[in-house]
Amino acid sequence: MTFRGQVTLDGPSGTGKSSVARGVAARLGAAYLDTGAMYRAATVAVLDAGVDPADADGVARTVAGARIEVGTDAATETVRVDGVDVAARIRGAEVTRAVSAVSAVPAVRRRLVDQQRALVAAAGTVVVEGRDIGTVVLPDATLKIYLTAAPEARAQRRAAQLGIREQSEIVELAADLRRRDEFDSSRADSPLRPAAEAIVVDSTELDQQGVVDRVVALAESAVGVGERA
Ligand SMILES: Nc1ncnc2c1ncn2[C@@H]1O[C@H](COP(=O)(O)OP(=O)(O)OP(=O)(O)O)[C@@H](O)[C@H]1O
Ligand SMILES: Nc1ccn([C@H]2C[C@H](O)[C@@H](COP(=O)(O)O)O2)c(=O)n1
Repeated sequence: MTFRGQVTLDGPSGTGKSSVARGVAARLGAAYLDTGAMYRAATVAVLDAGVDPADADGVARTVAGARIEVGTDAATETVRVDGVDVAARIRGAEVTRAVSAVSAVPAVRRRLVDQQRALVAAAGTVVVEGRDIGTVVLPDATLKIYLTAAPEARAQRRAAQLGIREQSEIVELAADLRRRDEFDSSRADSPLRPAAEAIVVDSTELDQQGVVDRVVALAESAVGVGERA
C-alpha cells in the first residue's frame, strides 16, 4: 500500500526541513509545500512597500493586499508576489532579517494559514514544512515530524550552503540562526514547538539521505492511518 495523507515537518532554522521535505515528497510521489517561502514572499511585499517590518498594522495591511503564490510541485520552485517571480530574492539576507517580525503578525498568519490549508486540500498527499504545521495548520496530519540538529551542525551546514569558510562569519551565522529561533519560539501566535504527537528526529549525526530514509520509513509504517483518517 502507498502512503496517502499529510506529513508535517517542523523545526528550527537550518535543520534540513526544506531539503528533507523535498526528498521525502519525491520518494512518496507527494506534493510539497514550503510555508516558510510564503512568509518570505509576504516579507518581500512589506519591504517593497517601504513598510517597517516592526509596524504590525502596516504589515497586516500590506500583506492583505498582496497576491502571494507558492507552488506545490517538489521538482520546481514557484514563488510569486503580485505575479513577479521572487524565488531567488526570498533567500537573501534582507528578507531573512525581516521575516520573523512579519511572520509574528497574527493577521498575516491567519491569511497565510487559510491559503496553506486550501493548497493542502487541493494537493492530496503532501509533505508540508514550517514551524506550526503539526500544531496549528494541520492538527490532524497523518504523520508529524519535528526535525532538530545541534546548533553547531546547523551553522556549519548553512555555511557550506552559502560557501562561507571564514570562522568569524560562521560564528555570525550561528548567532543569526539562534536569534531567529528565539524570535520564532517566543512569539505569542503559533510559536515554534513540537506537536504533542510529533516524532522527534535529530539529524545531527545523520546525512541528508539518512534523514529522508528515516522519515520515509515512518511514513510507510503509518500506511493505513491516512486511509482511516
Ligand atoms: N542531515 C544533513 N546533513 C548535512 N547537511 C544537511 C542535512 N540536512 C540538510 N542539510 C543541508 O543543510 C542546509 C540547510 O538545509 P535546509 O535549507 O533544508 O534547512 P531548513 O531547515 O529548511 O532551513 P530554514 O528553516 O532556514 O529554511 C542545506 O544546504 C542542506 O543541503
Ligand atoms: N509555518 C511557518 C513557516 C515559517 N515561518 C517563519 C519563521 C521563519 O523564521 C521564517 C522563514 O522560514 P524558513 O524559510 O526559514 O523555513 O518564516 C513561520 O512563522 N511559520
